[in-house]
Amino acid sequence: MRKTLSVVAAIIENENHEILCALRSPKMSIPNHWEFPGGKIQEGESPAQAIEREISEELKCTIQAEKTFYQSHYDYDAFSIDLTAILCTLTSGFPTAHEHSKLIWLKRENLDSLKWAPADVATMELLVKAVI
Ligand SMILES: Nc1nc2c([nH]c(=O)n2[C@H]2C[C@H](O)[C@@H](COP(=O)(O)OP(=O)(O)OP(=O)(O)O)O2)c(=O)[nH]1
Repeated sequence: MRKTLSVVAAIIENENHEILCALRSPKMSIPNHWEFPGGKIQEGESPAQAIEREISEELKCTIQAEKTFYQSHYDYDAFSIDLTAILCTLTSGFPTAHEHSKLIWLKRENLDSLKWAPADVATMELLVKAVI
């Protein structure tokens, strides 16, 4: 049976109402696709704890998880993911790419101009339409 990963992703908006988008590097799985930064929930962690840890590790800044925006499931060929997208506030520092190829801030209406990881498309489309 296909393995299911529980993954959290951060939706971080700046003061210009732009959303942080991260490009997965050629070395990562699902390479060269855009995602909302985050990662796998570890055993014993809540989704909020997991996203705060992942962002601190990957982007070297501090966020606070505010509330769940959307939960979705996607079946890739080799594995499945349960993706929890969480609205987060930047509390200190500034996100910088260490594992990703690039980070950009995009207006919500322009999010669909990127090539997203397939599992993120539903969340991204909702974000384009949503009032948050
Ligand atoms: N972080 C993240 N991963 C996503 C998203 N959409 C999506 O399909 N994925 C996939 C890519 C990966 O196969 C998996 C998450 O793995 P990851 O490599 O980001 O997580 P991690 O930091 O815990 O990984 P690792 O260092 O333990 O390998 O979920 C997304 O929006 N954010």
